[in-house]
Amino acid sequence: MYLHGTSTINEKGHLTIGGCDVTALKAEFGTPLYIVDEALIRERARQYTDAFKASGLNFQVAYASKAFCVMAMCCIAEEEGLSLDVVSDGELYTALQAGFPAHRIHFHGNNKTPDEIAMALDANIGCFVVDNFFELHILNDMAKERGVSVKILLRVTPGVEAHTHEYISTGQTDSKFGFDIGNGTALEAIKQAQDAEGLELLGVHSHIGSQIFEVEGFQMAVARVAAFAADVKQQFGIEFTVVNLGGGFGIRYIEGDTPLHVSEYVKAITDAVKTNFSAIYNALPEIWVEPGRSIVGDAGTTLYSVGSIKDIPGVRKYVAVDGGMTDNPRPALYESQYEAVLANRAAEEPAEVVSIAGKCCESGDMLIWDVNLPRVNHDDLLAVSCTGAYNYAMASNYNRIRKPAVVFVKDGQSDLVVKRESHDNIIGNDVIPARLAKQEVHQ
Ligand SMILES: Cc1ncc(COP(=O)(O)O)c(C=O)c1O
Ligand SMILES: N[C@@H](CCCC[NH3+])C(=O)O
Repeated sequence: MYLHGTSTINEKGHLTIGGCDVTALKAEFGTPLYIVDEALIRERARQYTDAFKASGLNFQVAYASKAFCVMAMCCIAEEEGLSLDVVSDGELYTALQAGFPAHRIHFHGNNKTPDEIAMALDANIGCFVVDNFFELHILNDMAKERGVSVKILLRVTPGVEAHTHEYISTGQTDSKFGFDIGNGTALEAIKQAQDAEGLELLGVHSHIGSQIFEVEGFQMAVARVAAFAADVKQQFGIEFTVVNLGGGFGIRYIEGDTPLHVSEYVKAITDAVKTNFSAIYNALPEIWVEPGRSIVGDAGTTLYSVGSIKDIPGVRKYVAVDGGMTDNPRPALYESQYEAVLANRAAEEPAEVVSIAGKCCESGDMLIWDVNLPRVNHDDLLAVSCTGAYNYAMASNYNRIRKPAVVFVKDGQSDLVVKRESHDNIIGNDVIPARLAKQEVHQ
């Protein structure tokens, strides 16, 4: 069994995380439950900042909050000195309500609405990552109306296809994101940004995909961006002060996944920046990155209770848990694979191969196909690891299933950071028009 972060097995054979016995967490908070190893998040954040400090370059590490955006997480990002990347008014609102400093917030997205832009301008956020001409124009108009100058990066697509799932790779030419370098669109965007009175162009942004295990894609992206920077300098006489190389650094979900240490990704990027940009610039640009998954992914564990078990002799044994695709849609969306342990008998040897089913009315609601576990019984606890990124963030209420609670654990202490949804939360926004209302509903 793979134990990482602060996870251990105690003398009772129970899985513990952050010094907390998960059976006690189940008793206090119920299941399904997202358990977050706070120390591991902080360690990952520091791995980034330490690696950048070692590079000698000026930098910002912006946590990509889309991976897991709740107020307590914004507080941790703030305490660790990270900046924050948001992609919607909801993420922006969460960050601002958590007291995250607005000047360290970067606003992303390929279709920011005028309302979202207005909200971000009102909050005086640090930077917009402009994705397309429509946004460039409305942002400029809105900035001029307010008499302000807005700092921007232009998102460019460098033409790099990272080796990852098609739906999570973004740096190639055929992408809904950004201005293409290859076909001249990015150069045109620079021209328009330079002419825009309400905008202050800091530089460019490139993001090549997610869950990437090699450095070559990042090195290639740096080289393409640098070649583009050289063209920009030649044509417009400007040097970027900021180059943002996005996120996408991979993590270990299952045996056989081979991510690099955070410091290796950072070193590859900063070395490539030094090599490519020292040839064209007098001063090296400030380097920003936007890790999401690699900050929170392996810090998350989802705890489930086992319910029904269906054995089809000679075919398969289905073990159903009290959650599923509503709290973790990634297996259904990307065929993502996960590991699991029987958390209340974590020291026992595996005795059978079972498949873990969710409780939704969908045959595709399977969390894990074929996992080796001790003999599983009703009411056992199953812990699925590495669910910190894009799980709570992508959770849904399909089948009107309530979203689980989230608890941070550290040094034997457990703190509820998101309450389990109530039945009233589920119907909270429903309205019965008067013509449909039964008399008694109004009484
Ligand atoms: C622009 C941008 N930045 C950062 C991220 C974070 O990626 P990851 O969670 O893989 O680090 C993403 C998601 O892929 C993204 O689209
Ligand atoms: N949501 C995806 C990653 C998308 C990253 C955002 N651009 C995942 O779960 O892996």
